[in-house]
Amino acid sequence: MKIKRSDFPKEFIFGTATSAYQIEGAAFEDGKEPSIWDIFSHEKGNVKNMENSDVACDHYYRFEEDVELMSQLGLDAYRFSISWPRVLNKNGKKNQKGIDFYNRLVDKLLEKNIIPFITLYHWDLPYYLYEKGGWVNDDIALYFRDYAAMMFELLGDRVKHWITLNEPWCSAFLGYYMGIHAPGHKDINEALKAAHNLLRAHGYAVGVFREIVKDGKVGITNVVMKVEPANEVEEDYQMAVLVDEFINGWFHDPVVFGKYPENAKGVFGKLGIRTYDNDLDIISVPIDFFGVNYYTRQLVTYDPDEPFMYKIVPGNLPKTEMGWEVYPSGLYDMLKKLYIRYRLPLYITENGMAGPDKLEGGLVKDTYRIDYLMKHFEMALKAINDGIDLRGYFIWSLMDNFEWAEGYSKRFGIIYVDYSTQKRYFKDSALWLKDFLNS
Ligand SMILES: N=[N+]=NCCCCNC(=O)[C@@H]1[C@H]2[C@H](O)[C@@H](O)[C@H](O)[C@@H](CO)[C@@H]12
Repeated sequence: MKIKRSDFPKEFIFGTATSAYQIEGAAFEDGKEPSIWDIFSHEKGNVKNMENSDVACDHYYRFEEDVELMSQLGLDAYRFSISWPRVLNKNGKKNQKGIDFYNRLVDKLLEKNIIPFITLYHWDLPYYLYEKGGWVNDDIALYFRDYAAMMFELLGDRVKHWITLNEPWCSAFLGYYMGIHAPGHKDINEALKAAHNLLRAHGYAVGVFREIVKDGKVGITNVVMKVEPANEVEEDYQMAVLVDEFINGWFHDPVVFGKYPENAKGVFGKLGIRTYDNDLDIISVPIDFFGVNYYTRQLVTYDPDEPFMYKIVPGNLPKTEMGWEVYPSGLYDMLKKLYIRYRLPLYITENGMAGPDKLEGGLVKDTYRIDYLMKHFEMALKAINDGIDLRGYFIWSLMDNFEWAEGYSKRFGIIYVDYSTQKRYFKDSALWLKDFLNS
């Protein structure tokens, strides 16, 4: 049975999400200083086809057109991130031109009755802070606190929904352990230190938020994966529990319970990898919601030859261009798991797919994306009907953009971007969404 927008609570919000480094471009203009991704993407071998976000979707100059497109679709909300090095320079001085960009963007959204959701950190750390140690330097939490306080002061009068960090798991483990994201380090001890400092930064920011934006809501967004055993055998089940703690629990438990998940912490301890217990009181200051970025499941199997005794195995479900299985029921399972465990309101801050999108005659027939979104909308509605306090759903992404190590080869947008002309085209999924939002 086809679901309609009116099946959802009337206050439920539908939106789209983006991030600064992936869409803005103007990477070195109007006083913006480099981020770790500006440097990382210009270093050979880090990004497919040596692509970077020097121009990206040129959103810094085209934001009015992009907000107009959101308005035409009838979106309720828009989640975007602030580029830290665009608003604050290495001397700790404000960059007024960068700040003015965000002021104009927020004002344009409000003019079109689109609710702004701001992410303070979506991976683009100022490079000068990386030179001081980045997320491995404990002082980073205080630099982040001061940056957060500045943005709360500047935009908190108009923006009432804030997310401190986007997917700290990726910042810590893709950036400091696997080396596939900036800053490209491969050191598990650094990764755990970075993870702890990201959580400390989150906690400090929430602390100042309560003083500055008294009528606002603040949360943190984590990547959430449905972790399942590859085989129905005890050892795979045990690894699934561990990996669930490692991927999902590691950035949820400390924020709510003030402690890391026991089993995963124990595994690191046994391997002589240091874990941290300082500032857990700061890390666990109360928040108003969890942002959930859901894409797929993770099938794990026990493998004693692996550093953490498990390895990921590919499943046999249909996959997106990222090689991620399409697994809508995992969204429902994880919303339920998170809500039962943490009892906090939830927003799906990202869900979407990379597809083999082809522009032909000004059209993109992405029926696979319509099917993907409809199936995940159904799971969101099922969760709401089961009593889960789910308050919104943001599609990743508003438009095709820079997909990190994959460059521009992966298209997640409901709007197609022709990078050679910077022209935007509504894909069939955007036209479908417009109708859905009016249904
Ligand atoms: N198997 N597997 N892996 C799934 C987990 C990988 C974690 N990557 C994400 O969740 C990133 C998140 C990011 O916020 C956004 O900036 C990215 O553009 C999207 C799309 O990639 C997603």
